[in-house]
Amino acid sequence: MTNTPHLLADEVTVGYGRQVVLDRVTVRIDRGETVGLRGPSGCGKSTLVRVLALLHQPDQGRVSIDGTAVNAVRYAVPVALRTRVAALFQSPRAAADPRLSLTDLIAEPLRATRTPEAAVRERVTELADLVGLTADLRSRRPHAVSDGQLQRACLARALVHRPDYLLCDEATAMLDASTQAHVAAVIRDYQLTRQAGVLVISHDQTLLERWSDRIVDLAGTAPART
Ligand SMILES: Nc1ncnc2c1ncn2[C@@H]1O[C@H](COP(=O)(O)OP(=O)(O)OP(=O)(O)O)[C@@H](O)[C@H]1O
Repeated sequence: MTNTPHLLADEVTVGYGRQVVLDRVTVRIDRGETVGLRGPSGCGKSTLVRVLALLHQPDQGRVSIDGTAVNAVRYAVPVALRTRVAALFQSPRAAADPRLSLTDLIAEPLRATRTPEAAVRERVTELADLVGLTADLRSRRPHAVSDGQLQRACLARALVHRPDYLLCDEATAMLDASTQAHVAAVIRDYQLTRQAGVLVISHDQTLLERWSDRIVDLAGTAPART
């Protein structure tokens, strides 16, 4: 498995003020596999997701994608690298800009990378269909849709650049059982089609075991020092 393309957090250390949250943590996600991440509340799971999603620069250690180290100045990661990894978080309300329609929410990352508008429309329609958002729902803003519908838009947005790695941080925790199953099925299909590596965080042990090829325990890897 050593030569399999992978996303790697290598000896990563992150602190907030004087609190060390991750202390030389190493986690590897191979293309095509699903890694479950578990650990008690506050042990740094979401922090690790932000590091792997290239949203938070670690104090020490590094992230690499398929062997390419992310060495960005002030963490302005080049688009070609940044779009290889996407994350889906627990609360779509916190993640979604309330001013945008669901269509624009899904389209935004494409427009940010100057994708021609015709290609943007085509990709948004394809993804909205994939996650089951009707034309009526797509035209609405976040306040006018349910959490499940908004999370499906966030999933479409996460997939818009065809990432090789998808990080799901309690992504189905606040969804009802049928929406949860729908979101999980879309992620699974995407993973199989793309041979994507997936990281799953969940406090639901049954769900974690069902989804994961292997589970990494973060508990105890980071002795919190204050
Ligand atoms: N931006 C921040 N500034 C200061 N402290 C933070 C920040 N983000 C997280 N923390 C702290 O870092 C620790 C780890 O938080 P994190 O959200 O990564 O843990 P977690 O394992 O995902 O928790 P949970 O399972 O409850 O979601 C917590 O003590 C949290 O309060």
